[in-house]
Amino acid sequence: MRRKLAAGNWKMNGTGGSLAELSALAESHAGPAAEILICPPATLLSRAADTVRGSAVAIGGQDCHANAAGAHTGDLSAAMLKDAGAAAVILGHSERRADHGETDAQICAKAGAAIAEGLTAVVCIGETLAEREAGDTLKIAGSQLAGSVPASATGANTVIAYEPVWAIGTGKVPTLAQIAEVHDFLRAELSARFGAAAADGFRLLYGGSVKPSNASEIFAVSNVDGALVGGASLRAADFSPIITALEAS
Ligand SMILES: O=C(CO)COP(=O)(O)O
Repeated sequence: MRRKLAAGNWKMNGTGGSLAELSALAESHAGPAAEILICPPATLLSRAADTVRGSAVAIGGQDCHANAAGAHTGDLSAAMLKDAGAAAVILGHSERRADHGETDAQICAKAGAAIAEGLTAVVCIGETLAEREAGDTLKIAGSQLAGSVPASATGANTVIAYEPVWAIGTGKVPTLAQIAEVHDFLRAELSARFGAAAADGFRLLYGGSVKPSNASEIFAVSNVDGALVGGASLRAADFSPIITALEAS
């Protein structure tokens, strides 16, 4: 049985004052049925980890370097994230693919490094609007999945987040049938690569304009094991009802 996961990606948002939102979240979800993960900016990692210590909320990074250490100005290794209190790291988010030109091969190497360090790799994939309109959604999902997920991936160390680029921060959400189509496809692709039993262990998150108002219907979709939430994860008042909807699903 896969444990449901509610993950929040704060992106480039948050300073010390935002930690109050984390405290509020930790207080209102003691011993939840779903796993809760918040990925704040790197500047807040250790303070965020201190804030949620002993609670049901885990902390994650938003990127890491594939190397363990060295001359990589501005980058952070998986070991550094772990040292700061992270249990997971988001990799291959479409904003990093677009802003930093990250390729599937680079993301795969980062995920391998994160897994080797004992972090959960949250590997993101998803098509652009042009790709969807060209009928290439499953082709893109399949190639990004194959290219970005390392051979060392298992359901215990890797989570896949399907985030259509056109749904991120736009208020546009695919139809439930469109979400089901991609998630069912991802499960089948994982099954073809890792075998049915192993594939069954991977959590598949949906991400892109998830809000308290649409969370329940999305969580009812086949092979949706949780969500990766951007804007609505910044405030406990928005993220909390999403967690509650996931627990009830
Ligand atoms: O990119 C996302 C999470 O990684 C989704 O962002 P929004 O929830 O703001 O659309």
